[in-house]
Amino acid sequence: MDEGAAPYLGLISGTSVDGIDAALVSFTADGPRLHGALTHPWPDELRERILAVAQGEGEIDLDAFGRLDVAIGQAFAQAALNLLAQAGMPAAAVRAIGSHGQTVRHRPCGPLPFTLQLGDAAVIAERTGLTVVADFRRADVAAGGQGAPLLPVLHAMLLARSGQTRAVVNLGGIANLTVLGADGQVYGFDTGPANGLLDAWCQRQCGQPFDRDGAFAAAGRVDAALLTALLADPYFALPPPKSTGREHFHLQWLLERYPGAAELDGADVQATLLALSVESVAQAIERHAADAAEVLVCGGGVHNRTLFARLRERLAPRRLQSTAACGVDPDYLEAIAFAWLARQRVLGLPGNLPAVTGARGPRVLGALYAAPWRAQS
Ligand SMILES: Nc1ncnc2c1ncn2[C@@H]1O[C@H](COP(=O)(O)OP(=O)(O)OP(=O)(O)O)[C@@H](O)[C@H]1O
Ligand SMILES: CC(=O)N[C@H]1[C@@H]2OC[C@@H](O2)[C@@H](O)[C@@H]1O[C@H](C)C(=O)O
Repeated sequence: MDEGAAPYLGLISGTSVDGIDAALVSFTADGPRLHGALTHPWPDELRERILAVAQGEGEIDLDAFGRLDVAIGQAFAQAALNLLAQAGMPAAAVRAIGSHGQTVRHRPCGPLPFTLQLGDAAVIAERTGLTVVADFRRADVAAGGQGAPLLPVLHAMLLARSGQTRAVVNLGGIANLTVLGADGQVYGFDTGPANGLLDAWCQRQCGQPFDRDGAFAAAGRVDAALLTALLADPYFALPPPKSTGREHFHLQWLLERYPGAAELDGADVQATLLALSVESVAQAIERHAADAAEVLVCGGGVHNRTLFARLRERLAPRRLQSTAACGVDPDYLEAIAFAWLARQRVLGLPGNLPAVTGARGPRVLGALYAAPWRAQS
């Protein structure tokens, strides 16, 4: 197989747990070529189990943990098979799958740091017949890094412009910032919550999994005392490298930091959570990308009109636009990245940026699960 052009299939479910993103990509001299992409929805019951585990609600026993790993692996395999069918591409044409899996715990600091992504890669290999690369974050954590964010290297490949500092913001469940320096330097970190808390509050108040177009937030007013209390969380002032997740920013966090939140008007809380996302991202840009005239946004938050408009207003006169304006689909950047990271692993090349994650050095990321019956090329 021609390594240069062979397609890779990237899979990820992010911290929003809104679905499994899948992208089929080949990496040519002219950049990535997307052959197809889709989002495979989670069955409701499985999504609820993932959210409960990821937010640290109660204990999970080893049997339930093992079953969850396999159930997530099966759903990931189905996402890959659906994409191959949609793209009309035989599995044999694909060099490997890069499966991020589902993060259920991320504790990269402390004496025994770890990060945990579920989705049994052996199940994905067995069901697709393909080589699978998985477990992309642990080598970086073992090397003293955060294991996240891993996307900045791809942002640099796709969105850097020489002589110009650009900021790239992923508005996922968690938001992360990448700074593409005018001098070619790349760094980045997680700024804090983006959609995760918005989704959770909307689910609690309206029974809807997300605030479509940000309409609920737009109906409320920002509560200044609540916003101040939330922004006082020490995470926001920590210097990079840093990364976070649902185990930190969840509904209980909101109610613990400001017990009175439960008595406020529901739409006002939603407006304040949206302002928290805007403010934490904007302050991160002001501190770490002060000379960026352009901010490119990707992730599902691009579709939240209120969030996008408020961020644009807050960051003016900087130009804020979706990565779509640069020809990069904001919904599939992460899946494309894990296809690229799988390729790095297959070629034996490093995938992390130590300047971002804080690892001791470049590391080859991911573990290889060989294709069950196809001879390896
Ligand atoms: N039309 C819309 N209106 C409002 N919000 C939307 C809309 N479409 C998507 N979103 C938001 O985007 C979220 C999904 O974003 P995305 O897929 O980028 O997150 P993720 O990849 O799971 O997170 P992360 O990048 O932190 O891992 C949804 O949970 C929802 O909050
Ligand atoms: C541990 C983990 O899953 N982190 C995610 C999460 O979602 C956004 C942000 O926090 C980022 O650090 C990361 O995802 C992307 C894919 C990354 O590694 O760049």
